[in-house]
Amino acid sequence: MIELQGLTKRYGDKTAVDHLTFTVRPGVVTGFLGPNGAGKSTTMRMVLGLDAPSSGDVRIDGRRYAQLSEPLKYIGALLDAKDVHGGRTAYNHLLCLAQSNRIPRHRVDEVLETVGLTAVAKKRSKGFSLGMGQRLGIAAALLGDPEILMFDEPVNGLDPEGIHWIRNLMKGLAAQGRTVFVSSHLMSEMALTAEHLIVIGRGRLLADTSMADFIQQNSRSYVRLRTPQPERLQDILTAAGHTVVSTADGSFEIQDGDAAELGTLAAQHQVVLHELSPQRASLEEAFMRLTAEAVEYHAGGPTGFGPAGTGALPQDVPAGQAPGQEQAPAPEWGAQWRNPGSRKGR
Ligand SMILES: Nc1ncnc2c1ncn2[C@@H]1O[C@H](COP(=O)(O)OP(=O)(O)OP(=O)(O)O)[C@@H](O)[C@H]1O
Repeated sequence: MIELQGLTKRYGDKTAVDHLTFTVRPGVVTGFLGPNGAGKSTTMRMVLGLDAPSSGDVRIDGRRYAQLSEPLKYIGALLDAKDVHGGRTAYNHLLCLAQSNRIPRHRVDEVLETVGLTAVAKKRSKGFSLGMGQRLGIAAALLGDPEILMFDEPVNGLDPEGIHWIRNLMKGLAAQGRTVFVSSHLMSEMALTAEHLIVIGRGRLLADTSMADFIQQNSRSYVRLRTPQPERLQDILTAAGHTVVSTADGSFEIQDGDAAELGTLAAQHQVVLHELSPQRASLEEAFMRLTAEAVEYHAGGPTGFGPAGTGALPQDVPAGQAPGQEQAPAPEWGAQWRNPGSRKGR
């Protein structure tokens, strides 16, 4: 379990992390979401004692990171995959880490196998691709067989196979009862992976919620209607008891009807429809709406989302991304952890 209490980090007059209080619990993947510059990496660095808080506190199973002897046995983290000595082989990189935490040498072979790097174990990591570097960083995080794992933007720059592998890795670790805390700036990615969400913006907590609740509250479904006879259609819909929302582009949004019923109603009254389409607001849109005030860097030009807080957002897209929809089986990694006898006592 990771517990933050009023955690704050200031750099001069810039407050990167602002009184964050939340708990990351075991047994689920907790997504840590926020736009660029929200303070995710700074928070994670404070969890690991790499940055000192300006105020507040963060505990790992009740203790500060500095109080953990052999910390890799309690918490493993991937913060920056490039943060390795490029001149060392993958094997030696892991061996150095293992020795500094009194982790037996055979774990190096095990984690290399787990992440699929056995064949390149004796190669210097400076020649590794981004994906191989991520895998090496994950191997380091897994080395001490820790109960708590933290990954900062682990899918950045990975190909689809690598992304799929990391998703399943995180879910599998959580299913074993571990605490898995993963940052991302993509809601769509978290919707496929996380069961719980912590959302921050400008260093502040914006949401601490289950993914199921977030989806229920934010996956707005409605039917979009477009007609050259708007007044007539509006009267018909209102007379039929529907609430009609007119949008800026001249279409109608009906939240309390289904497409077949609305199409039939229009046909019965001989109203021409140019569009009749079921819509679902995407989770990405809900996330952007939530963090709109807190986005530090906006895209310019016509495709930007407009000034913070205006709610001027890109067009809805079908969500279709709820958790549990990914059908692929978990890969055969980390089989040794599924055997309770192989877990170390703490
Ligand atoms: N060492 C530092 N000195 C000054 N400002 C910093 C420092 N580290 C981070 N910041 C600032 O703190 C804020 C939070 O940065 P942080 O990297 O934690 O955000 P993030 O959510 O991880 O962003 P991203 O998704 O872009 O990685 C940013 O405005 C950043 O510029």
